[in-house]
Amino acid sequence: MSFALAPETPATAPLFRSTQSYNFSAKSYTVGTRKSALALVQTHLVADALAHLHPGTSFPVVHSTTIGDRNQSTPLHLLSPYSSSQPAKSLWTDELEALLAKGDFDLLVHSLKDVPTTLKEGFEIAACMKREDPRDAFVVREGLGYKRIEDLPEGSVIGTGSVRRVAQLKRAFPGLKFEDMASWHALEPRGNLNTRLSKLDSPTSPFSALILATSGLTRIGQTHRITCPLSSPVLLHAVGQGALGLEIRSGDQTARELLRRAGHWQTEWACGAERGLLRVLEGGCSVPVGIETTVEEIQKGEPGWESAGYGEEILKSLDGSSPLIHFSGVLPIETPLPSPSDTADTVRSTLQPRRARIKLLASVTSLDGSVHVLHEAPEAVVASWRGAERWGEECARRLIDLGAGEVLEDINRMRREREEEDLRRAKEANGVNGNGNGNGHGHGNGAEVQMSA
Ligand SMILES: NCc1[nH]cc(CCC(=O)O)c1CC(=O)O
Repeated sequence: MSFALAPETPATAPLFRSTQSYNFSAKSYTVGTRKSALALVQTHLVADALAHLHPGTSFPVVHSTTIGDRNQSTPLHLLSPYSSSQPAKSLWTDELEALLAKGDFDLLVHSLKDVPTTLKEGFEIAACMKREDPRDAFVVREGLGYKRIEDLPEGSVIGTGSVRRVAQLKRAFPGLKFEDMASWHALEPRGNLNTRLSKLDSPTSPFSALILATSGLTRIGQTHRITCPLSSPVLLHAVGQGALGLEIRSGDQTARELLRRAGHWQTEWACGAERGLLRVLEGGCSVPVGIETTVEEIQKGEPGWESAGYGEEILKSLDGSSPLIHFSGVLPIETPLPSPSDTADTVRSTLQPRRARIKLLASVTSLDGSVHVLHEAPEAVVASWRGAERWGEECARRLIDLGAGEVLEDINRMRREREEEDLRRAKEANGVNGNGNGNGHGHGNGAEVQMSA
């Protein structure tokens, strides 16, 4: 484990460790993240927003090099300390969470889409910053004149290792080929966004285009590389894409107090629905789930305002110890945050009713694109973050009824077989538990365990 202070960080910043009650004398509050250009940009975005909200407090940014960043050629599931019993996704958060628990960090900034839908005991996603454009982007190789993915000639190679993108795009464009960039030159690193862009443009590159998240490209200042946005019916984005999740030690009252104004409730409700849906569907693995969500506030007196609203009942049971995100959108800024000992009765009188219309379009696609289960949910009225989450859970059950269950079972079975096979080969090859260099075999068929992307 290495971790280093980012350049802007005052080297002598004292570490502040949380106390039970909010302590305005806290002068420094350490924000941790992964070491990648994108992660650092995103984290500074959050730290700057917090510094603006709390002029008396400093927010030094510290990055840690996670295993996933250090070892960029071994298949991710072989690096996971948990293998098939735990999602490989948690790889990106495990080490950071350990440092958060120890008090080295007080807050973690993540791309929400990389955060497992179920957090480990002791942690909570306290808030989400306002979402960037959540859509995927089509990025054409420099000098190649094509404007849209439809224009690419048959046989063109698209660089993406995301099962979600491959599955949906195979379905829409059976004539195109999809390859994980990591498979091109086995020893090349998995790579951050800038590496991928330069690989795309390299004279020997086999790729005609890439598919990347619009939000990531925008944040690293590469918006000009986006040739065209991709969305339904061609490609639905990943759960949580484009949003930043702020993770704290659960029950850290100081953190809650510092973060309560940083969240964007519409983003939190939309992402709550998306993560609720994914949690019901995934059963431990990253799956080709696509989604598009809109959340629109209903003003008092407008149609829908009087309806009961999903998740209204939970507002009666919130007390001072409830996770901050449960207060999303319903705790007025001028109202003090409940203290941990406040009862549900006390808390209830401080909340303001909120109603929003939520629209959800979600899909599960088989890896070869042959089966695509799509569900456009009827509009629903939700009254709380938990209501949005419940609505997402319900939509997932509907998707399962429509046939998504079989698609997911197939994928999970294939994946288990693959994992066992890879693990056996890795053990044969170097007699260790996957810390070696890997050999880059087997990438490129779209079925490997990959980051959600
Ligand atoms: N899979 C990796 C990843 N995780 C988060 C982002 C940035 C997009 C976001 O903010 O959700 C990316 C890059 C990408 O998908 O192109």
